[in-house]
Amino acid sequence: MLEQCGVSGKLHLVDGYLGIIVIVAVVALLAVGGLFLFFRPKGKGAPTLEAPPRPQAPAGEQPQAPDLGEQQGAATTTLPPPPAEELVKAPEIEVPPPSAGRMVRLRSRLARSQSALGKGLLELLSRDRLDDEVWDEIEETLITADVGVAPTRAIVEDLRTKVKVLGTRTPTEVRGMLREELLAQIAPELDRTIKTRPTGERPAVVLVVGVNGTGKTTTTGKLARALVGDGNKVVLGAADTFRAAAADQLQTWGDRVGAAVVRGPEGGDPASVAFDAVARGIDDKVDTVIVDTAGRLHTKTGLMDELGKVKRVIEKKAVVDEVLLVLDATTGQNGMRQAQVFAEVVNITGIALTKLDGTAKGGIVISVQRELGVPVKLVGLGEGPDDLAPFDPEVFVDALLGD
Ligand SMILES: Nc1nc2c(ncn2[C@@H]2O[C@H](COP(=O)(O)OP(=O)(O)OP(=O)(O)O)[C@@H](O)[C@H]2O)c(=O)[nH]1
Repeated sequence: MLEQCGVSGKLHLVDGYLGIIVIVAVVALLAVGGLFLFFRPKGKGAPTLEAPPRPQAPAGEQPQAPDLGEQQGAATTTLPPPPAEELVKAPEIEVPPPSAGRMVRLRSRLARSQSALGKGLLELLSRDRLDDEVWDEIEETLITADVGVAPTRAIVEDLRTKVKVLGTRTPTEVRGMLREELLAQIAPELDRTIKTRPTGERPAVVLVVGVNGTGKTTTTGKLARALVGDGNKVVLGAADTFRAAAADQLQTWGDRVGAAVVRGPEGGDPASVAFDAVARGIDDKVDTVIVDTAGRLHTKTGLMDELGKVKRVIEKKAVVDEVLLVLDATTGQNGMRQAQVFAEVVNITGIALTKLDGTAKGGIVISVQRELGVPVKLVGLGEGPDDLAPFDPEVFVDALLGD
């Protein structure tokens, strides 16, 4: 019995050891498995909920507005829903499209200039015999399209020489010759960048000037949209204190894209509003301050002096980087006289040529640059909020000549 007890006692002891060995083995296996899972190399396509790191823009550069194609191709990641508060207070601020490539999109708006100027010249130059009568017609076509007398003479002279050299002309050669000539007259080498980037802590300041009804306020609003679309922060100055509606109009433009609008009392001092707008821009650390001024007749000396004062007062606070003269393309040679007087009072650095849509007088681009020695930087091609485009000479000439 005792012996039996001894044997069974030994058996229990062996069972006990076996049990411990099995437990140790299982624990060891689990530990090795855990270590393997922890240190296993991550595969290429390992799914992750982390957003990829944002590329850092080099110092001083603004991050580019994302390109739509890039957005469409991006992998979808489910983000946690925004807090309920944000959902309720969703801002009604529009995100305008970037400015690049706008002229290509709007080129069909040059249809009237295209048939009057481009196609007219192509047809005349393609004739078998180019006698004096045809050259007179070519001259007339250019003058009617507002190219201006001096540039017209230069173009006709150049074309006569080129035709002599060419002799018989194929349609492709005629087109090439005309394209080259028009482009040369538009001077594609001119610097057309609008200075809207801040310098250190100081925002760029753009002053918008011109006679009544040329489209100053509209152009100021459209430019602000384009800049916001390109990723900039903008403040608008409503220095047109004569017309309350102008400040309201600008306020609407600003509100749509989330740009602050600085305005003053009706009939107040426009220079003081301009000064306050620039001060606000500096405080808010924005990229650009655009100051809209009242429309003024170039013949009214008092008003022109006031414009000079607006610029001088801004200069107490910051540099005026850009003075844009807004010209209505449909006003022709009268617009040219206005431009000259404005240029004497404030140093114009660029021209915004509005209402180029629906006019046959596209040649004004050539004459206004020639007369003022200042490049056309922006063109207005419609009444829509995004119908303002950076001027691109090649796209312009190609639109005139057709494809
Ligand atoms: N078709 C067309 N119309 C334009 C363009 N730019 C401006 N306009 C229109 O021109 C009209 C006058 O524009 P405003 O911006 O009020 O002109 P303004 O120069 O500020 O006028 P004042 O404040 O009176 O001096 C408006 O009806 C605009 O919609 C353009 O590029 N094309």
